Amino acid sequence: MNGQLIQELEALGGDLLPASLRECDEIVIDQPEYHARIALWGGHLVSFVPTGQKDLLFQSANQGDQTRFGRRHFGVPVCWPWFGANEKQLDYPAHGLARYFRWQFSEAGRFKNGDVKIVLRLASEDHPLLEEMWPQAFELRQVFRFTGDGFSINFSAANLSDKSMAVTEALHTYFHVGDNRQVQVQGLDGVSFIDKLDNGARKKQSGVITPFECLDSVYIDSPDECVIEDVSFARKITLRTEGSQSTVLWNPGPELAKKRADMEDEDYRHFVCVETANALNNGYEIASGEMHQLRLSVTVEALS
Ligand SMILES: O=P(O)(O)OC[C@H]1O[C@@H](O)[C@H](O)[C@@H](O)[C@@H]1O
Repeated sequence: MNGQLIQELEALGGDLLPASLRECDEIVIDQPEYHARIALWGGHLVSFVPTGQKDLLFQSANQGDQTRFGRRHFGVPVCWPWFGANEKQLDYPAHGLARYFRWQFSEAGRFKNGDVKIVLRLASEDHPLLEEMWPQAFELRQVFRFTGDGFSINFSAANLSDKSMAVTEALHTYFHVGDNRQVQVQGLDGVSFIDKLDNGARKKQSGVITPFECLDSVYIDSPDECVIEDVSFARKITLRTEGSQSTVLWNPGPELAKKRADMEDEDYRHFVCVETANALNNGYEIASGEMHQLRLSVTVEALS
């Protein structure tokens, strides 16, 4: 790891935890207002703890399977360049490739207003297996920004190949909640969704979503803002997005949670996935030489 980069990280109150997840380093940022961790494995935000609060992001105590395509993806895994199953290659892993490879730590610094900034990068040329599984050349970047009351992620994908690239994607955020039965999602009233647990039936949302249990729904052409109210942790989490046309709500519920090898049986009670996505009908193409950005900003406040 580049010494200059480590010095820049240390100047931000940061550190590198060597080989802490899947034999990859983790970046840790300690500030008076928050503590954040980013794993280079999958390039994902693992944890964001505003001082005096519970982590905003969920992690399981289960270590999961340690093979490359084994599961260990909580926090904010990146699903790219496909969301869900790969329709052409059924033996490929679900939710794309970005979450299964080591990303490069490329920048540590501050934005003009003083917020901490961390940049990671993943290019197809970094790993021969990536080039083999997705022959179109690409470069991904994630710019993380941290503040006392939340974080934002600017995920960008550049198509470096000479043909247009068909993409579906998600920032698959696992929000940590006290009890999923006491969670309500607002902001999707009147939006059409595909209910993956009902053979892909197309439905229309009426009112808020509660309780948040045993759900697998892709909201199509969804609005840029939604709110998670978590009564058990007495907090309200607001998501604002750009470049995202779908919102995916997922919670495995008790039966599926028991079957999964990457989580404890009771974990489903303590997370809700509200995903910033372009999925199913909202898939799109990135023209040759062009780039697409997906932005998520998350803020937390006390529930009054
Ligand atoms: O287990 P994975 O691959 O991380 O996916 C978890 C869930 O992610 C959701 O986004 C999908 O809609 C679900 O169908 C899927 O089960």
